[in-house]
Amino acid sequence: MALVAGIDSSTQSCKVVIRDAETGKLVRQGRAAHPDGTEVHPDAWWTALRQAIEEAGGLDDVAAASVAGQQHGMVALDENGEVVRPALLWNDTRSAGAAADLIAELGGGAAWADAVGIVPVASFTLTKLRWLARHEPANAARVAAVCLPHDWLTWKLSGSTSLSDLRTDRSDASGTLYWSAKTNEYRRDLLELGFGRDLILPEVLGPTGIAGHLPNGAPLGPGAGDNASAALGTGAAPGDVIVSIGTSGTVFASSEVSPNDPTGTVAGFADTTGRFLPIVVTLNAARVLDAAARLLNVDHEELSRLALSAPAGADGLVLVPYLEGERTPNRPDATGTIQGLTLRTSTPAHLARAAVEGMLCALADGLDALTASGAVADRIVLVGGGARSEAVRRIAPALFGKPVVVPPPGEYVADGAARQAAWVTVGGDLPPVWSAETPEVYEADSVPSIREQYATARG
Ligand SMILES: Nc1ncnc2c1ncn2[C@@H]1O[C@H](COP(=O)(O)OP(=O)(O)O)[C@@H](O)[C@H]1O
Ligand SMILES: O=C(CO)[C@@H](O)[C@H](O)COP(=O)(O)O
Repeated sequence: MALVAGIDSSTQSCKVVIRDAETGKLVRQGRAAHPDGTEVHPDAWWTALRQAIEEAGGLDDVAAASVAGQQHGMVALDENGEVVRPALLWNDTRSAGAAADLIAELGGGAAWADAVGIVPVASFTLTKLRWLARHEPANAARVAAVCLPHDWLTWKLSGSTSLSDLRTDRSDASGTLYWSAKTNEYRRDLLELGFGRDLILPEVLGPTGIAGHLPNGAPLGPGAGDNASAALGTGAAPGDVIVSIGTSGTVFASSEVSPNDPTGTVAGFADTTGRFLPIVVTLNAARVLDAAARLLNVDHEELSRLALSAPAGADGLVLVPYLEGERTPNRPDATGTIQGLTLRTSTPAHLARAAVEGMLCALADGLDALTASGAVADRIVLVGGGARSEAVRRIAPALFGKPVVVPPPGEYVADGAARQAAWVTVGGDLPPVWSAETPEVYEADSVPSIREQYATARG
């Protein structure tokens, strides 16, 4: 039985799955936590990855491995391959001003959408490079190469210390602002616009390109951004829109065409198969539920029970969940608000309900934008840590206005990476087909008044 490994180095933790390459059956797994914060030294990811690999029984017997990871983080390397400073993550908003400057300098959002399919917001890598150039010139002067979290971990696993061995894939390259998913080419002119000079960049591999080798000689696949990897891991079909409730909230679908949204609401990322991945991303998802549980001093199970015990719409109590600022809509300095507090709504159940509904309404806005850009949403596939909440699963269809399909709890980003690794071993134009367990389906009548009261509160 040939085995393959899939890795998800996500915002909050690192997960490793070892699966049978032919059937996809889960054989072993491991996991380790990442530190909190929006600025993290990549060494912490490497430590967590090694712990998770050890917990998963090692990689000595795998025939291939791939790394997926949180997108956009700026990993700046000096000429010796050393990390110049802790990475600024996708949810670090200090480069919001740099994003606004870059939009103005290229002549507006439409110019960026035409050039690279996305419009600068603080999440994207180039805005972080601009911030570095302006605020830490001594560090900026030392930078020889820039790569993304999954690129760096793949390189570390390969054992290379040469910058010329850095590799990435289309899905993650498409979130940098200096690579175009439409032309499959770097835009070094845009890198120079943002950072002031050119840098060594990872070579962008195709779907089954080889990024290096493990010590046992097994190939490392190109890897992926975590959302594109989840699309592969869930085996999403045409008409499926995936909603992931992790640290970020994401709404996306695989597509033959790249969106061209000058507002930047729908970003034109690439997927792992040579196509596109139109996506809407919020900064506030599972951690909104974490925060509500903390406020109420309950665990997630009790938060869910409380939310389901309150009436739909929480009698007008609305939580606008911008706890980390927000990216969609682009309000990096926003904070969360609660509206509609009365004696009647001042209960734990109302607050729990408002937290679940507010978080889901922000994602429902994203779904509207995605479908307005041309995506077909016959059903929603719900994944990520937040999908473990029964309240989320049961309330989601009423707000999305679609059936919600929930695969069994699992690590779908790591699974996508494992499936990519299996694809690397067999080659061909399409990834291997793995049998999937039967998902649960949730349906409910849509309740537009909840979205209306949310829209009024968020302004
Ligand atoms: N039963 C649950 N209900 C609500 N949230 C949960 C539940 N279980 C885990 N979470 C939350 O999900 C998040 C982790 O999800 P995950 O998709 O792994 O995030 P990330 O990929 O961003 O690291 C954490 O914030 C965690 O508290
Ligand atoms: O910024 C994005 C996508 O554009 C986020 O989706 C990150 O990729 C982090 O993902 P999670 O760790 O929340 O899964």
